[in-house]
Amino acid sequence: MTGVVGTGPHRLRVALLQVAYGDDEPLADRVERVSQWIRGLERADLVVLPELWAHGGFASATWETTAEPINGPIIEQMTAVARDAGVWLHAGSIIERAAENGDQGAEGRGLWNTSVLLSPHGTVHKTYRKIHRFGFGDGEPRLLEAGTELAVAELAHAGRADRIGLATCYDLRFPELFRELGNLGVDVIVLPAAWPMPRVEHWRLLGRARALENQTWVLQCNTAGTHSGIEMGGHSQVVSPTGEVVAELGADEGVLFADIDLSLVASVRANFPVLADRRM
Ligand SMILES: NC(=O)CCC(=O)C(=O)O
Repeated sequence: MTGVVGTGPHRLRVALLQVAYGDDEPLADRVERVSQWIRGLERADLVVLPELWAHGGFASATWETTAEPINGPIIEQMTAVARDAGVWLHAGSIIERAAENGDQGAEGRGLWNTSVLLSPHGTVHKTYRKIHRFGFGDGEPRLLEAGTELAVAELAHAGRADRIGLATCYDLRFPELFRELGNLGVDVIVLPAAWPMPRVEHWRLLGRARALENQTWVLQCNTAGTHSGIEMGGHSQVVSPTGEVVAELGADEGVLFADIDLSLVASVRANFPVLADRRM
């Protein structure tokens, strides 16, 4: 499905890859499959992948063994893909392993759920370590460190530098993080996820709420398929600064293209200046 919004002069063509996977596909095969998929895509300025699409969003039993540093094989391969395709590539997230003599984090685990934005020049442009860990005492909070820093990237495109805020999956439930990103002047928030089917209506609703209340574009890229016994929800969506879903997918694997008009952010804020009325 494709959504085209606005006639303003500053369009960004985005492609969200809703990757489906099960338990049988080896990590390296999936990385290769997704690489070929991106290489074969029609033109896009920004390609987005889901959370932990290579490691498995709920495959926590293997995270410790499959974790890689940012300069490990997955991001190395994705960097080459971004460069060859000449696109900005939000490579979703990986289980990041700390460098051997590097900071191991406050709890000493040395593992994070880290999103990585790659430039068309084949460089790591920005990383974001997921702040809110999902699992209620198990999974992420048991195994991973919590990120501590917000991440805003400048994405140079068509003579402009757009401000992109990064957030990951469960972060969507914490509006204060999105408000902080809004305060930092972001035009677009990119959110990769591994969000299960039973709560997919939360996913759709919260994405619209975060876009509407902060008057930003929100790009939500979810996972499909069933892995580790959990059915993923799909329904990746592109939401406008007025909270409208301009493009969405169903439950299956697919690619979602949208031409988003970034000049809409300023015009929506000027025409309905609700953010100027904040009291706290
Ligand atoms: N991977 C996640 O962060 C899952 C979040 C989730 O399932 C929820 O918030 O519900």
